[in-house]
Amino acid sequence: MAARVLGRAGRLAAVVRSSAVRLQLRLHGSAGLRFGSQASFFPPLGDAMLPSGSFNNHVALITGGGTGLGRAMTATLSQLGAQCIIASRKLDILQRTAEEISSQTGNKVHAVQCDVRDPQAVSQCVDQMEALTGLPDVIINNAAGNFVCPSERLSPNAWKTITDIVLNGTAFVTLELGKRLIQNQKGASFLAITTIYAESGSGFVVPSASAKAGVEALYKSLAAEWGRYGHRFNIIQPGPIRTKGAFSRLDPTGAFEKATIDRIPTGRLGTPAEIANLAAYVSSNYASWMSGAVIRFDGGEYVSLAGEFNELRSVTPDQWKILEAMIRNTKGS
Ligand SMILES: CCCCCCCCC/C=C/C=C/C(=O)SCCNC(=O)CCNC(=O)[C@H](O)C(C)(C)COP(=O)(O)OP(=O)(O)OC[C@H]1O[C@@H](n2cnc3c(N)ncnc32)[C@H](O)[C@@H]1OP(=O)(O)O
Ligand SMILES: NC(=O)C1=CN([C@@H]2O[C@H](COP(=O)(O)OP(=O)(O)OC[C@H]3O[C@@H](n4cnc5c(N)ncnc54)[C@H](OP(=O)(O)O)[C@@H]3O)[C@@H](O)[C@H]2O)C=CC1
Repeated sequence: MAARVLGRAGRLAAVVRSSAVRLQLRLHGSAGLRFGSQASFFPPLGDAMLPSGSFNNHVALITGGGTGLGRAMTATLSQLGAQCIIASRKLDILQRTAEEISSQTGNKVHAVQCDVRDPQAVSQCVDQMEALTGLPDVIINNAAGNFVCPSERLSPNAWKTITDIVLNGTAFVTLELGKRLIQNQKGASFLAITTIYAESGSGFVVPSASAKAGVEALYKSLAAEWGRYGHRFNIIQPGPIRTKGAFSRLDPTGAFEKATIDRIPTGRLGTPAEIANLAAYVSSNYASWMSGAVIRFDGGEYVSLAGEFNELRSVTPDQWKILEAMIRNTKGS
């Protein structure tokens, strides 16, 4: 019996060796299992997850709240009872978003123009906020700038622009509000939206990777320092979620979208509503013991990119029979 199996394995191994060049196990080819179909196991839910009224009597500031993920977070917080302030450069877009969300939820959304790169503008934005709503209970640092670019093509101003928006902008908003909240002895939840490559680094988005890593260091440090003032600091690292702002600057032709989805174990992109639910939970009193947390929310993309052998997902069951036979057939080292 053993001899028969070994003989068969030997023949299979010979087949593999003789056609190695042609077959090459097609690790990157179309012969492997296609990814994407598993998305049906992981349907996104769109409804607000927390009980209605979870943010009654809460004020929330969301930077970059006029578009994309910031807009979705604003819509969810507003639906759950928060009075929201959205702040960014383009007042017309902010006002349109504010009106649309207010009319749907019945809760006031205020639009405040602010370029987070300018500390004076940030200070004036907080003045305006104090007059409109008082200091916030929830701060979401979501505003960002990014584009793909080989690093050797980056000008000093390109570097400065991204790092100013992402790292300095987050620091200016956080420090201005933190100081005023401390003075008023008011607690708050601070949340920063970073990326999975803040941890790993990534070529072609180096200013963004560097600045987001800085944001993570800032938030982890303040979680330790400002707990005594009633402040919590947490971080969400989203994986790919389609927004015009991100995809138009990171994959302008759409050429990389399929490969991106193929490497995500849950077989799909995330949705704005999903991250909005997570941001709402982290910012809510249900998460009052959560501080200093870094939450990766990426459908499994990070671990999928990290594991050296994960490409073996492309090996078919028939190919596994051959591989296993070859491995079992090996004698000695
Ligand atoms: C493989 C792809 C898969 C699909 C996607 C998967 C995504 C998963 C991970 C995603 C992470 C996402 C992270 C994000 O942060 S997305 C958020 C994106 N949103 C935005 O960027 C919105 C705001 N952006 C902007 O306003 C602009 O794009 C801006 C350039 C960031 C800022 O605008 P502004 O202040 O008006 O700056 P400019 O004056 O236009 O430019 C300043 C300097 O930067 C140079 N520059 C601008 N664009 C480029 C470019 N594309 N390449 C190189 N250099 C650029 C510009 O030339 C200026 O420099 P100077 O000429 O030396 O003065
Ligand atoms: N979508 C994705 O796949 C991922 C997104 N992220 C992160 O999620 C967050 C939201 O991104 P997303 O919604 O996709 O993209 P958007 O481009 O829609 O959002 C970015 C927002 O930042 C605002 N903004 C940019 N520059 C400034 C500035 N100088 N001052 C104030 N506001 C500014 C923009 O408004 P305005 O132009 O009016 O200033 C815009 O509303 C970002 O932090 C991004 O890094 C992270 C990983 C993946």
